[in-house]
Amino acid sequence: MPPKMMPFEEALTFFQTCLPTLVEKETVPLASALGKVLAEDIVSPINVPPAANSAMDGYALNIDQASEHADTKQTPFQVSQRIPAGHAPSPLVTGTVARIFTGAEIPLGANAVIMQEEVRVNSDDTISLLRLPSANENIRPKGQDVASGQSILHSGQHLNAMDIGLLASIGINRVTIFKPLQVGILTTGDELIAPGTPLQDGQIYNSNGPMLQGLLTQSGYQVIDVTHCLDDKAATESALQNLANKVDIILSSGGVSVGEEDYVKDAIERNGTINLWKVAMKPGKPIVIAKVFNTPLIGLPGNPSSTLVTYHWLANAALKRASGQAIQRPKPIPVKASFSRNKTISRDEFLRVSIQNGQAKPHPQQSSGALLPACESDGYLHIPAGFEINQEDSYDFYPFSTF
Ligand SMILES: Nc1nc2c(c(=O)[nH]1)N[C@H]1C(S)=C(S)[C@@H](COP(=O)(O)OP(=O)(O)OC[C@H]3O[C@@H](n4cnc5c(N)ncnc54)[C@H](O)[C@@H]3O)O[C@H]1N2
Ligand code: MOO
Repeated sequence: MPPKMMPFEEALTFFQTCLPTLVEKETVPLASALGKVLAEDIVSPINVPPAANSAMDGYALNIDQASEHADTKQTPFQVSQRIPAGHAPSPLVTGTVARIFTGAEIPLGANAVIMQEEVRVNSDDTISLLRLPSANENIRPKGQDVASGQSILHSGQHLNAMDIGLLASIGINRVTIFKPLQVGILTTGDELIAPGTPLQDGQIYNSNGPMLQGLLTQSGYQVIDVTHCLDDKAATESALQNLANKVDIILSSGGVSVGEEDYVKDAIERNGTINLWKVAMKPGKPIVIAKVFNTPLIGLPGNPSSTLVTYHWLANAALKRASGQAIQRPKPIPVKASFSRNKTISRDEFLRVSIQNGQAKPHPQQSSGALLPACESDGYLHIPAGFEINQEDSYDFYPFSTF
């Protein structure tokens, strides 16, 4: 009797939790941390900015002192100091103003900055205010961006260029990250040849190998080896053993269904353990998570769209966990369906759809063997098992860019 398929949501939780972190931490210069997974929580040791500063080129003044004059427009104020950015100011001399530039520290005793466009410079180098600024106008307070003691970044998050800038702004030049997860890819099948070679009868090009390499690289993983092996018991075992010696985790495509030619599953059964096989999802039912030659393995089905969908939805979650990343389910966008279907199926379905006039329109070709439909679509419309599709009802849409 075939094994029961695990419901999709249960399988997702399993993939999110079944692996430990497989990578070590290291401390690297800030510039090398781009795209890596942060391995420490970051609490700012300083205020950013460290002191109140001017948002404009103009004049710093004390509005309480300035407003004592009946007509500020006519009152000349002495300019008692000049404060460029990067130079420490002296306390403001009572009754005067200070020439100040954008980013320069506000002198003690000043409580507003007036833009230079709003003053008149008199012939004796005094200035008159064309209007009285309000309290704290054009002053960027100390800690406006980041407060000392504030928690700003968390272990498990991918560092993007903004995060690198933020770390630099609090004075950090070295940061502890997880070393990139090292992945080995195994594609299987007698029918497959590498692109660049003429096709013989019965052959097709190996598209999953390059696609998986691309998906892994885009996610920041290090692809150490891409191996192809023929449908042969000994070749499959030796390819798996060879990869297991080199990498943190193996990602395979094909050979996990029920046929006599499905050698990956057999090799695992002889040299390891299968933790999960078969998930109630369409496409992508036969997917394996296992340990072989003491190395974790995720075995994706060979049909290219099944490979893509199972990578995005399940392998991705396990790889994130193994690489030290915090796991969040991709965020759905509710979108109305452009069509109805009163048939229900017993698997969660991931239709490749495009968004047209605000509605999700399924690609007419949903075969798991076809990849062009995914390239021509915007993302997935998730139809849970047992659901009909009613035109005008909203379903969860996940753009490909969220994976
Ligand atoms: N009797 C049954 N047959 C099948 C079942 C089943 O439950 N009972 N499940 C079907 C489903 S669903 C899928 S998905 C596939 C999965 O099969 P495998 O993972 O074992 O993959 P293969 O048989 O090796 O290949 C399937 C298909 O994909 C093509 N392929 C494989 N690798 C690549 C590659 N690297 N690049 C491009 N194309 C690839 C291969 O030529 C086959 O056409 O099993 C069904 N059968
Ligand atoms: O699950 Mo298979 O991926 O339907 O073709």
